[in-house]
Amino acid sequence: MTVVKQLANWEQLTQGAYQAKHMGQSILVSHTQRIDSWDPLSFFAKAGTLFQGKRSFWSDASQGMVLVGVGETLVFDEKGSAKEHRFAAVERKWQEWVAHAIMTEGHGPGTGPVIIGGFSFDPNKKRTDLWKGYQEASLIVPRWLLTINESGHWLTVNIVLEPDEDLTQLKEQLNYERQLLEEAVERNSFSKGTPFVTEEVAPDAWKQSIVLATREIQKGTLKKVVLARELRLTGERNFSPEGTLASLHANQPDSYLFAIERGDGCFVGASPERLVKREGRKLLSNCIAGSIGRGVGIAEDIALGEELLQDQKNREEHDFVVQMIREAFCQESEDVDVPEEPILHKLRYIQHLFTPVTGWAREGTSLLSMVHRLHPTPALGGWPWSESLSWIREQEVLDRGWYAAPIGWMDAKGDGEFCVAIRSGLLRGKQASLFAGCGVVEESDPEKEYEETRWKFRPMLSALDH
Ligand SMILES: C=C(O[C@@H]1C=C(C(=O)O)C=C[C@H]1O)C(=O)O
Ligand SMILES: [Mg+2]
Repeated sequence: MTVVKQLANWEQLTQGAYQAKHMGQSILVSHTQRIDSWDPLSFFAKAGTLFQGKRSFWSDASQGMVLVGVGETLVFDEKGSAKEHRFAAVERKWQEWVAHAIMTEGHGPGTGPVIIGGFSFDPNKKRTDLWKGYQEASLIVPRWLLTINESGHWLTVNIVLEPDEDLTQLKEQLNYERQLLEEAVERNSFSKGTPFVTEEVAPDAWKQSIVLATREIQKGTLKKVVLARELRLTGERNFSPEGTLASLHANQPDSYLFAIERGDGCFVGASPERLVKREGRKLLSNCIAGSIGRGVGIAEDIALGEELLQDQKNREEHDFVVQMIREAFCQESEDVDVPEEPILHKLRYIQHLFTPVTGWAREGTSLLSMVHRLHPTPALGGWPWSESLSWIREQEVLDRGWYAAPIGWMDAKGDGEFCVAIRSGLLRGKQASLFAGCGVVEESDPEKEYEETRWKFRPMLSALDH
């Protein structure tokens, strides 16, 4: 393995500058190099000196793919009138840039030009100030991108060159930034958290909303609806994105880890739930819905798992998700495979029913068109689709913002993955909002659902409490 100390390959920038001038338009240039085993959490933390407020972290549940993007070379924000077509709008803009981009190839998925970011849960819900900076879609092509994939560690730099670009100055600046980022090679300790007080936002009203929802379900207008609630935390000092991320990394294995900064806000979490992944033509999704706690010892834990597998109420919650995802896959892909029975997915504080779904994308089906088709699944919205979404829009008091929405990445080939941003919280200075919801079906009991949200808050609460 070679460790490259300098930002090599100026030819690529020179070529980009020539093309920009020749075509009279901005050109995206992306250069990827192999690096030593830089630590992604340290890279994220270190990048705060130069790129505070413009950092993103995303890793899959197996840690087989880790992406840390810092700085903003391109920002695709969708708001206002574009919000209805946000997935297609991002895809179109992305393809326009990629069509003329200059890039190095052959470093595997998640290298070269990549967009990282996410979407809001419901573009038609009235926005509040809580989520300022987080648009209906906010996808970023980072200036620097650290990627860990199956073939190694990579550092990509993405630059937009203008027709009149001053390359000398740019090269100097890039060298300076790269040297600074390189100091983050090794894991160091991260800023500690802060003591905080917790306020439950209207727990009784939330339980009452479960009762209302079950009545609606009895009437037959709804079959399932996911209702969420919020905890508001106030810290003595600022909450730390890097400290929280490091703690989630240590304590929540088998979870997607994400942190998306937008200015002074950082949306961070450890989610078990894949929305959709695309690898060449292969598409993968996971149905995760239906929950029970973890046992104190092995025997109790196994018994709880067995209870969950047999429980009608939880199986019903789960089946709505399987039916919907299967149907979406049948329309968009071939050779769809869905096991008949769910299995258990055990996390530190909770276990879920789990059914994986795979298929092979049809012509014209892209990762973002799948995100569009699937979001929100009945694991986060409900069933029927539009009735449950309207119910949430009207009944839920909180502003979900990006909670329960797709967060992920896509590269220039169209490969990528989006998870669902649950078990998460929005940090902003001394304030934090944590979110958790659960699937309400006809037999739902408000106290039990409340208890379920308490398990779902635990990963974030304990990550902040270190
Ligand atoms: C909505 C959340 O989780 C979802 C709801 C579940 C349930 O009700 O059983 C289980 C997993 C998730 O699909 C959340 O964690 O906030
Ligand atoms: Mg549930």
